[in-house]
Amino acid sequence: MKFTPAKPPLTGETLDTLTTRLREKGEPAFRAKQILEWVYKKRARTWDDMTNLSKPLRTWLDETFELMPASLVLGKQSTDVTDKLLLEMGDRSLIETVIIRVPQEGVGLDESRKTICISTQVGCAMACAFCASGLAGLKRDLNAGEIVAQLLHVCYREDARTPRARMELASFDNIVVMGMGEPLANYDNIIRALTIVNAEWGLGVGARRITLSTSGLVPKILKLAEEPLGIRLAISLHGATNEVREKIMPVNKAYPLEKLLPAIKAFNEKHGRMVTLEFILIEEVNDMIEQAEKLRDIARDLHAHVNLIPYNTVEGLPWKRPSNTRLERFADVLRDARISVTLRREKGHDIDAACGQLRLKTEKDRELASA
Ligand SMILES: C[S@@+](CC[C@H](N)C(=O)[O-])C[C@H]1O[C@@H](n2cnc3c(N)ncnc32)[C@H](O)[C@@H]1O
Ligand code: SF4
Repeated sequence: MKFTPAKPPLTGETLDTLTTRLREKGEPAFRAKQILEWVYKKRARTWDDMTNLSKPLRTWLDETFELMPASLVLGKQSTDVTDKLLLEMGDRSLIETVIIRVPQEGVGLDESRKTICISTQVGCAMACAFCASGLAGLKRDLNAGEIVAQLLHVCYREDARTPRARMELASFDNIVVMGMGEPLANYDNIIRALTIVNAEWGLGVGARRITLSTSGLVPKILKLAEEPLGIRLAISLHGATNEVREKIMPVNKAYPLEKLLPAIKAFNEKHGRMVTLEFILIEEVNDMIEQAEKLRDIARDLHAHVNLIPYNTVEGLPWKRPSNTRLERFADVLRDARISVTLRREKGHDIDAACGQLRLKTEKDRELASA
C-alpha cells in the first residue's frame, strides 16, 4: 500500500531540493538554509516560530509542506534504560522509535550516551519466523521525511530532559537502523533520510555513528557499498549454515550464505570498517555448539564483530531464550578463538522492546475499541 500525503514533509527535503522549490518561487537561495536551521538546529515546531521569515513566505510554506509528518502517541519509559516512542503518521500508521541509554560512570542516566533505534517501514515483508515486526506483513514503506521525523521527535523529548551543550547538536550520540522494517527494501528513502541526518545543514550526525542492519539483501548491500555516505553495516545472520538460517529467515532462499558472505566481504573491502554479525540466540534452533563453531569461522574470515542477542520472546510465537549457561557456552567458543564478541543483555524487555510489539498491541487495542 502506498501513502501519498496531501503535502510532502519538509523533513524529506534536502538543501538542494528545497533551494530549487524556493528559487521557483522567487526567493533567494539562502532562505533554504535558514528554514532548515529552524527545523534541525532550533527545533521550530510551527512555521510561526521562524521569525526571520516574512509572513507571506510562512503562509506559502504552510500551504506547500507538512512541517512534521509524525505525531507522538505514546512515550513509554522502561524501568531499565530504554524509552520507546510510538508515533502516528498521516494515514494513522504506527511506528516505533527506541531511545537506548548507555549508562556511564560518573554521570546520571540523563547525561548518558544515547543510541536511537529507528524504523524504516510499517511492518515488514521479510517474514523472519521469530520477529514481531513481520507478523502482519508489510503495510508500507516510510518516506524519507517520516524516517527523519523520528529523530526530531527524539530531539524534542531529550531537549526537555537535558539541555544541549550547543544549539546545533543532535540530542543523541548514535543511530541504529534496526527498528521495524527491512531498510534495504526501502533503499532510496533510507539513503535520502540518512543523507539529511548526516548533513551539516541537517542533524549533523557523523556517518560512523550510524549503523544499518539488514537481513541480507545481497544486491542492495553491494549498492550500499558504492554510496559515498560511509555508514556502518550490521548483518542479521542468525544461522551459521544455510540449513539453520533457512528455517528462520526466508530471505536465505534467495540469498544463501554463499552469496551473502562474499557481498559482506565486498562491503568490507570498500569501507575498511568492521562489519557486525548479529546472531539472536534461540533455544535449540541455533544455539548449538556446532553453530557457534561455524559462526566463529565465518567471523574470522570476514574480520567481523559478533553481537550475540538472547532472544526476546514474542507473544504468540513459540521461540524461547536459551538459559544463561547455554548462552555463555556459545559465547565461549567465540571468545576462545579471540573473535571480537559481545553478548548483549537486551534492553527494554519490560516495554515490549522486541521491535514491533508495541505497535501490534496498540493496533489490537484500536480494533477492539472500534468493534
Ligand atoms: C527488527 S530488525 C530490523 C533491521 C533488519 N530488518 C534486520 O533484520 O536486520 C533488527 C534486529 O532485531 C532482531 N530481532 C527481531 N526480533 C527479535 C526478537 N524477538 N528478539 C531479539 N532480536 C530480534 C533482528 O533479527 C535484527 O537483527
Ligand atoms: S528481523 Fe528484520 S527483516 Fe526479519 S521480519 Fe524482522 S524487521 Fe523484517
